Amino acid sequence: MTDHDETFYDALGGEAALRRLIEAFYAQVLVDPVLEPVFAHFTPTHIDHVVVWLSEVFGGPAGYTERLGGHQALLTSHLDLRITEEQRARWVEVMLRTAAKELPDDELLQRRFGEYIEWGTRIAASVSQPGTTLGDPGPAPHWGWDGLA
Ligand code: HEM
Repeated sequence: MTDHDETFYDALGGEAALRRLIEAFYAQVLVDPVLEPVFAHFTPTHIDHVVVWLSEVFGGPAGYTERLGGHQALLTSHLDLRITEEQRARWVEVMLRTAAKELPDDELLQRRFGEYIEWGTRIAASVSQPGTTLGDPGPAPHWGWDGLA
């Protein structure tokens, strides 16, 4: 049983667990017939950056805001990708299947993680449609035991 008094980030297993998750996730994405074409320009740095982003969202170090351009840069990465609902749903499916294996077997932790993934992928898909202009999205979101903080 996971200690729910810990921060969500610590309960997930911190950066090491998020790295295992994201490495296992992209190993599947890059050979997935629905997702592989979307990630044609994938580089290993992508994995580092997703780990830094997720760490910040879940209450770990604020590295994305401090070093990688913050929320605005994260959204900008998805501009014009034209993510379809099929691609978004597949991304969610692969991520949740991988999280069930790689993250602690704790019902609330898995549920809250899944809610973030559902929420975050809807935003990514939405801003990826043609013609999107980003305003100021505000600070990076924080997600924990109670969902969006
Ligand atoms: C919670 C949801 C998501 C998170 C946290 C996330 C996170 C990120 C991050 C941190 C980057 C920047 C990587 C870098 O700097 O190299 C990125 C880029 C990218 N994301 Fe996402 N993403 C999400 C959803 C999606 C979805 C649903 C898709 C497509 C099905 C997608 C496709 C891409 C692609 C193709 C890039 C690379 C763009 C480029 O070539 O520069 N993302 N994402």
